[in-house]
Amino acid sequence: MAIATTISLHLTPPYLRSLSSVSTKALFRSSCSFSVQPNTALRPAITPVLRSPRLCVSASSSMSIEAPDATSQLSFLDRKESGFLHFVKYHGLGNDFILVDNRDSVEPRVTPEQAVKLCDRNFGIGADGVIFVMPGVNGTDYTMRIFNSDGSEPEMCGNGVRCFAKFLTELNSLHGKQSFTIHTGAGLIVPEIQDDGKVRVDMGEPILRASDVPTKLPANQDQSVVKSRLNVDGINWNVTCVSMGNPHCVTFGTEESQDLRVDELNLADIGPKFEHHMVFPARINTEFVQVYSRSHLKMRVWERGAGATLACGTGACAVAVAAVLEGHADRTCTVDLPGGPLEIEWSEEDNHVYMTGPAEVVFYGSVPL
Ligand SMILES: N[C@@H](CCC[C@H](N)C(=O)O)C(=O)O
Repeated sequence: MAIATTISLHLTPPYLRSLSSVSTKALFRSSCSFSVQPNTALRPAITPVLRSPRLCVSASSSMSIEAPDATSQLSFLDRKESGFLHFVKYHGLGNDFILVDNRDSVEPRVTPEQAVKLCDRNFGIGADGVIFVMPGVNGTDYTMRIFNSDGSEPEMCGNGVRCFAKFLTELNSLHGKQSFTIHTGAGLIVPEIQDDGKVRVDMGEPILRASDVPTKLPANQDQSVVKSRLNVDGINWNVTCVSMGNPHCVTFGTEESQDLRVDELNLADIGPKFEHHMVFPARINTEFVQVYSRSHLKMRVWERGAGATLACGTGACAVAVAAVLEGHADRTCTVDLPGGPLEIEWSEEDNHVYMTGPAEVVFYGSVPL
């Protein structure tokens, strides 16, 4: 019996219900010891932690209640012990991320190889990616970098940037309406936290030029790839390619059937065939879309570097743009994803895409690195 790892989870109330399953899974799968701290406040603060009993689950799977130790008195987000990674896990409609305060360095505190381990849902924390809050460049407030769960580094992440904005309010103890300028691999992104807690993000302009997406699919006269034929495993799909800084291939159906039933798709089979198709030199995120009406779409996604996820913000933006270009939808629509809806607007005024949706804390934790 090896006790190789200690992970502290600071759980908000809804997640306490899954305490026993979290502990049991971890104990049996990785021989770790877990200490779990019920916390009544969104941001861990001294008072609730001190008042809360501490549940300890040891490697022998016995449970005991302990008095909190001295470290509980520290504000969680101020912790800086070397050898440990302190993180906050967030999700945007079930697209989940490990958020790391990296404001003191331009080098990510986690390597791509470590990110793969941290994202593992059985042997790690479990997430679709690791996101770093870094110093801003060129006059921006902050820089966002992200590793996918396979360790690759995408240019942008829509759900991630909403989580990033919420994390910034935690780090800076801000409340109410806030807006930040964020430098990303896709250029300047501006999230704004609204009064209702949702985050509206100016995602910038979509990129349609085939060589910039990038795709080797033959382009139309205006250099875009709209409703073009893509053969995947003997089936001809109609696809529109859009970059939101990162590359997306959007399909509303095949040549035989324009009426896609997205719930019937075997994503694990078809997704990787799009992702690694030779016409996409940088690989691709693929969105499969069902049209309910001109203002209501439903999509499932296979993400580059992360597989089937519950939501993809850049994907939903690409879907809205593709839907307008193919004539399926108006410029403002609701996109239903497995994890919930996003509101998307492709503005005629400035050609920018605006995405609005939630971002929530899941738990606070520490892992040895
Ligand atoms: N889920 C994200 C997109 C994350 C990056 C993507 N996997 C890629 O490699 O481009 C989103 O919400 O946009």
